[in-house]
Amino acid sequence: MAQYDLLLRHGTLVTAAGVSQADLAIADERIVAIASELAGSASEEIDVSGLHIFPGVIDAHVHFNEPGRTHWEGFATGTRALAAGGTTAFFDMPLNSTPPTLDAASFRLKQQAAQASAYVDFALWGGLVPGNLDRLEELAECGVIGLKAFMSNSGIDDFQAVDDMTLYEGMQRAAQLGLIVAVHAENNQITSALARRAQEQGRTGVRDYLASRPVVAELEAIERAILFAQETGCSLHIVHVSSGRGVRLVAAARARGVDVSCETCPHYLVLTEDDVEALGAVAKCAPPIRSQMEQEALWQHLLSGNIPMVASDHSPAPADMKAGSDFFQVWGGISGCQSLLQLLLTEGHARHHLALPLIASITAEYVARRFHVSPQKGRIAPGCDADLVLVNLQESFSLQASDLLYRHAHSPYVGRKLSGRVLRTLVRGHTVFLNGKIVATPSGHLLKAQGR
Ligand SMILES: NC(=O)NC(NC(N)=O)C(=O)[O-]
Ligand SMILES: [Zn+2]
Ligand SMILES: [Zn+2]
Repeated sequence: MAQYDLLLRHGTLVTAAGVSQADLAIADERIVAIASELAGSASEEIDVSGLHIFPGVIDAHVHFNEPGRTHWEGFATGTRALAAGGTTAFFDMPLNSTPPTLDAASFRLKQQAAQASAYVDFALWGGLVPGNLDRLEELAECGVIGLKAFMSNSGIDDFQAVDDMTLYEGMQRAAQLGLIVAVHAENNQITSALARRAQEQGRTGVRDYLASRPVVAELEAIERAILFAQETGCSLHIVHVSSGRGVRLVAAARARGVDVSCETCPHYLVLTEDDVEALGAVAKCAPPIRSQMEQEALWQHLLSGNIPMVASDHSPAPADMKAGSDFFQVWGGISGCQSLLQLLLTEGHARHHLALPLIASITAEYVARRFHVSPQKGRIAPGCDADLVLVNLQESFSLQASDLLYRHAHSPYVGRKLSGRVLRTLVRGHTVFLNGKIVATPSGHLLKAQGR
């Protein structure tokens, strides 16, 4: 008779294909069997009737800032928060760590740091900046998930924005290397000039900051990146799209055959400009949070499949960097990776009728496929890694700062009512988070992009 490590009985499995009732068996870190009544026994067998089992979330966009700025977050605290929120893998951005990930040596440093302290699996983005074109090949050999470029000022001196020539040539090389390029798409001249003008005139409040990064800056940069991708044959991903029209540009390009995708983030889906005014710097980011109308457009695109994935863009900082009366000066970046799935369940499923299978797709299945991580990731099927999250959709609670496992327990979602409690998170079959506590030691594996 079959002997498993863990048997989950009578769970409600959520996959991109649908929702079904079944038993699920895990052995040697993998899902080995799924059926309505599995025979056999296991070291641990639990009845999960009434609970939903989602594929572990894959968060394609976080800044954990290690090495070099571990006091802002770090892999240990960042991944504890991820596990608590049902995330089983993440892709770390190349900036805000020191050194930034711009060559093989810096990749190795970050890989070692993550292997020492990450509780969940990870991949690393490499950077594309002026001056590192001759390092892209070694980054590809290291197994970067892709190359990230900023089309506007990154806020970090050692990670310069790309000029057009660097982006164009970088995409040519990336295409040859089979790497996807991800861009922070905002027009640097527009955003910098408007910011400078506002600051010179002493207009440094929340609304002044929001007005300094208008939607047109995002649209122009997306258009330019798409044009370069089309010309070079490079795969392109637009990170954190904040506007409905931005999504439309991506969808239209994809429809005419350009290999381009995009993500949005929970904060664009659940916060508006008015919230930024009320909440202050915890809700500052770039591109900025927009109007209610823009938010509704994003929901429509998410529901229709035009936005194929959601990532957190968790970009934390100590509270003192979020203080000060000049809104242009305070750190831009939102702490939110722990709440990604719960915000989609609350504002998406409960409020906008976002179907559960679509949530499985936009948080896991599509992400693994788009970035060519192992076919064993992001799916609930026999043979796949047992990266799973058990959720009680009936439970709701109000998020407290004390629930947050970040190094700095602030977030714009504190005080918000969330539905869907994460009870247990498994990474390759190992329970990392259980009933409110981290119960494992760090054992995250490096994931690499596997040939396009
Ligand atoms: N240096 C950052 O962490 N930047 C991030 N900050 C945001 N989004 O406000 C980003 O992804 O652009
Ligand atoms: Zn960005
Ligand atoms: Zn970011």
